[in-house]
Amino acid sequence: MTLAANNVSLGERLHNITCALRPGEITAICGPNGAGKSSLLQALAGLLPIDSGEVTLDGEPLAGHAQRAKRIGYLPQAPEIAWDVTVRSLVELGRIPHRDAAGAPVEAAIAALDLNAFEQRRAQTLSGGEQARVLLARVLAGEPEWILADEPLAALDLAHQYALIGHLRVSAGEGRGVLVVLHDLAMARNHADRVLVLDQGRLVADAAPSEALSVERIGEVWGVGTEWLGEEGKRALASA
Ligand SMILES: Nc1ncnc2c1ncn2[C@@H]1O[C@H](COP(=O)(O)OP(=O)(O)OP(=O)(O)O)[C@@H](O)[C@H]1O
Repeated sequence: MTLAANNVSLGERLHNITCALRPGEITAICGPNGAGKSSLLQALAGLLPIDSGEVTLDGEPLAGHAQRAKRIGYLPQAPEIAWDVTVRSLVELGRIPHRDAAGAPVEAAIAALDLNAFEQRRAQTLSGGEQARVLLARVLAGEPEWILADEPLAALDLAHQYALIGHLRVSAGEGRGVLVVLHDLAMARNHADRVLVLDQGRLVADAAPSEALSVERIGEVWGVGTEWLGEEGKRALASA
């Protein structure tokens, strides 16, 4: 089971990106604003036409792949809820690719995102962070093999950030491949198995977090002097 980009290029946004995601791992995409993180995520989700190269799912072209929606769950950046439906109905929409409204995956997703108390609320009446959790629950309810999430932590308070990372870890432990865009480099260093660093549309690192996010690379790519504090797994990033 692989999801891979082979020499993917798109205008000035992506330049010859080659990478292969692995199931069972959390991979983080990091990089400055405008580096191409969302573009790469969308291309890997099969949602963004590319100029050249190819995205493949198990070696087959993803474009036009019949199982794309079932196998790849995509959570856009700062999504908005456009439908006036209950939280539960919205999470059930995650089952559309399966053409059922299977109860167990919906229940599990609602519980995982701590949404039981909101189930019957109109989704549009929730706060931004609560809505973000509902939309992620919709993705999880679809039980995709691949979870591609663009800044899923951005709107969440600390407790829900840790809960979400914990849930993504469980998903990876079940054999799913998880790819998340993260601006928080300490979150990426402490919780990802692997980090892709993008800079001006180019992949400049694809390595273990400690190597991909070395202070040297952070200096080169983000242009800031930093130092890592604390012990491995509980690192904090401070300005140097
Ligand atoms: N539809 C579009 N057409 C043309 N250029 C675009 C389009 N969408 C984004 N871009 C440009 O492509 C580049 C990469 O954008 P992208 O959203 O992938 O970056 P990002 O790394 O996710 O940024 P951020 O951290 O700010 O969310 C940016 O320069 C952006 O202005």
